[in-house]
Amino acid sequence: MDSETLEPDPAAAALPMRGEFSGDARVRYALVLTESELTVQNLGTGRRKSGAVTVLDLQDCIGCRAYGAEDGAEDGADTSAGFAVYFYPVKRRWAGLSSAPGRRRVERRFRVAVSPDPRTNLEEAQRWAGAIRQGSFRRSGGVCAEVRRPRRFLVLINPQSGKGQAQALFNTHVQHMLQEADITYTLQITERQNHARELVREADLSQWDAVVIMSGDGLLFEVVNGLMEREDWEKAIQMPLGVLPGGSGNALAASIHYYSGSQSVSGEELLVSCGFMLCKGLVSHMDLTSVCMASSPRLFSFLSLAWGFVADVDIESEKYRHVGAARFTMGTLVRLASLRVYKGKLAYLPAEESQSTPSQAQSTVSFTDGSNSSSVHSHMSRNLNCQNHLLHNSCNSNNAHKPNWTGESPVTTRGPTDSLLVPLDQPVPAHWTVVKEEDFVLVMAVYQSHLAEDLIAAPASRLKDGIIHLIYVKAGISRRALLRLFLAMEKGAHLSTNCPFVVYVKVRALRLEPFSPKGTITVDGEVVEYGPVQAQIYGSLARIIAG
Ligand SMILES: Nc1ncnc2c1ncn2[C@@H]1O[C@H](COP(=O)(O)OP(=O)(O)OP(=O)(O)O)[C@@H](O)[C@H]1O
Repeated sequence: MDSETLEPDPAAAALPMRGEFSGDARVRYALVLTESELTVQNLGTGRRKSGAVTVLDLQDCIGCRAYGAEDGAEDGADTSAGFAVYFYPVKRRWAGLSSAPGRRRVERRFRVAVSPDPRTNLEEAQRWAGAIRQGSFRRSGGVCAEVRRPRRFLVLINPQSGKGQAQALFNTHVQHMLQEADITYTLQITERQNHARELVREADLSQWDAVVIMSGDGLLFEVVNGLMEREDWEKAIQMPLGVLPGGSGNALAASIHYYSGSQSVSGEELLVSCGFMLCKGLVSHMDLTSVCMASSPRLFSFLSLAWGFVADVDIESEKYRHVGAARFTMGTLVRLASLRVYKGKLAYLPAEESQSTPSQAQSTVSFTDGSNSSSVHSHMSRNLNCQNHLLHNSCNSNNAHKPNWTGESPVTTRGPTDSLLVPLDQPVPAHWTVVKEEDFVLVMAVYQSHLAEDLIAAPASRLKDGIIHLIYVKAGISRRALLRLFLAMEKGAHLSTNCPFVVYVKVRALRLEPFSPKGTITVDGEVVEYGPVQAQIYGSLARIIAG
């Protein structure tokens, strides 16, 4: 991993730095660089005085580049050098009567002419550029566990995601940001489903510092599972991941933006925000959930497991993909008109319960194939990740939708042993809670805040809280109340509406057994095998670039 940028830069040691430079139209500027800010005082042009002071926060800076004499200058005519600084502060942009906050690009250029020698000028420009970069790397706090600045990215773009504009959006909004942040990248446009999954499963990952997806959540789901299918999964899943919203849901991108404490944005504003976080390169841990079905290989999920109303809307609204994020609103209205009840059995291990019975319930990582044999639990043979246990009463033969994620590819499922789960054909452990109702409108288990750009399903969720936020709605709720619930969810207020049909519990593991022979279950928005399913969360198993 590249840690070059963490080494102290000797040039940055002597802060504050002060200097006088010229800018555009011969305006002179006095600069003061401290650990946290670049203060720019406009000195005017000599004839016209000015005293205007601008303070630029280095937290908003993604890069600084030194350069020699301007292109096109005649040999020897211009001995000056310069440096360009790139900031993305949050500003409001007025559109009609409303204003939307978002990060806006601000580029400042300063010319250095301290000597007739071009080399001396360039060295001075480099000294300033190095010091500004160093300042911009410093930890900005928040959710981030550590400061790193990946330099070489693998960027995967799904050209089919969202409205089919992911590649164009990358070119117009992200490419220049990566250049400004001095990040190089290998671009791979995916050609088909599972392309990204196979690529990361086979690739030599040491050539990159991060794997970034420009797509919806589906492509990241491929990447996470591709990494977990590797023999070296334990190391591979430590690869920092990055998300750039290019799909229609973009739930993880919206969650990461939300955790940064910034005001809610969508569309291109969200893309610039995520691009900014990517350039800052702050890496945090992220929970993953292991999902076991009756006959498909185990999957790893970073976002959600859904059944009932939400899963149906997600899949049925695929046909409105051309309208982007509005597809979920359209899907919700259509499904409300034909609201139905989903019958099944739900059981879970409450989060507090799992803490009080550590011997059985710790979600620590133990290894099925690694050298850490001492941590392989004695009950591993009984568990064996549950994925190989076929159920006699499995109802997966009659799927309403063809699952995208079945056992088609002959890969070995790897990863930690699911120590909280027992095989699907055995009853759940006695200390689990079995929900007495068996008629539901929806069941969703979410481990990040957002289900889509404008749906805050679990406002209390955090990247690495180690918690599955289980929300279910019991049958009997009226259409109107359900609509109110979804409208409240846009602000994350649905859990405080005191609706008697809504239940919210924090859990570490769960099992769902639908009774009906047909239906849809989604994991991270992808259709998986329909039938009994169970899941357990692993705190901080993956890593993600967040802000
Ligand atoms: N080149 C491709 N052609 C067709 N499908 C692809 C391609 N690349 C990836 N896929 C698949 O497309 C599906 C949808 O992708 P993705 O989730 O990224 O976009 P989306 O559905 O628009 O966004 P969201 O999941 O946020 O709603 C995923 O199942 C992914 O595996």
